[in-house]
Amino acid sequence: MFIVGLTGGIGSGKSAATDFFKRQGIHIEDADQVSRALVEKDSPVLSQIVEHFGSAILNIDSSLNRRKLREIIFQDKQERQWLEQLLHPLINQKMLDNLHSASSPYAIMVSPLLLETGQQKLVDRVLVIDADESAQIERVCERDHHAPNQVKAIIATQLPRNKRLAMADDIIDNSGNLEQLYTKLASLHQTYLSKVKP
Ligand SMILES: CC(C)(COP(=O)(O)OP(=O)(O)OC[C@H]1O[C@@H](n2cnc3c(N)ncnc32)[C@H](O)[C@@H]1O)[C@@H](O)C(=O)NCCC(=O)NCCS
Ligand SMILES: Nc1ncnc2c1ncn2[C@@H]1O[C@H](COP(=O)(O)OP(=O)(O)OP(=O)(O)O)[C@@H](O)[C@H]1O
Repeated sequence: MFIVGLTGGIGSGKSAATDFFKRQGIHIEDADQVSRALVEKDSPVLSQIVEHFGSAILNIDSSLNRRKLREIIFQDKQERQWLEQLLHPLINQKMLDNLHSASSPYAIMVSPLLLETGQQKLVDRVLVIDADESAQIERVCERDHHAPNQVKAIIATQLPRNKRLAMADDIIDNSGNLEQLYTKLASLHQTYLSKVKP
């Protein structure tokens, strides 16, 4: 299976791009979604998180309080590393398992940390969705109602934009509107299809 690794900083437009490929029938493995499923209520992984951070990390219904965990890990590098060493191997394993059942002409592995964590070794080609920092902050604040400083703190833990772009095989500039994004992706989709044709 030909696998495209799709990445980009927070709020760059990974999900918007993913929606386009999904509509073309392309199999998607999304690290953020797999990560969420791993820590769902009553899961063994959530128990390990509670053991480490204490039960104050849970909501009243015993689900993970994501906001609280986010506030902790983006201001404490050690805590972030603890969480990542627990989750990242499990996320990778789950995505690879799921990809075995993929039947589309090619598949896409979406991950915000594809280049930070060595996941690019698992893919044939790296696609970066690119937006500048002011667009990232504006779009995430509007979507999630985060404070701009929280988004800046997250951006600071991710690869700098120039390094990410230097590691890309394909770059899609997402500084325009969604219509413009989809037009660019339609042409890239044709390129990928031509690569996998026998
Ligand atoms: C801290 C958590 C609970 C916050 O949850 P929340 O619902 O607010 O955000 P969500 O999971 O949708 O992530 C949103 C974006 O934050 C950024 N982000 C998330 N985790 C990380 C991280 N460890 N390092 C850098 N950026 C990150 C990414 O751009 C991601 O797309 C969650 O992000 C998490 O469990 N992170 C650790 C797991 C991880 O590294 N995930 C990244 C995918 S492999
Ligand atoms: N070209 C665009 N024009 C206007 N809004 C956009 C554009 N691209 C994305 N958005 C919006 O910006 C927000 C962030 O985009 P999206 O959720 O796709 O980013 P992401 O990279 O998946 O973010 P995260 O890293 O947080 O998962 C969303 O609300 C999305 O609808």
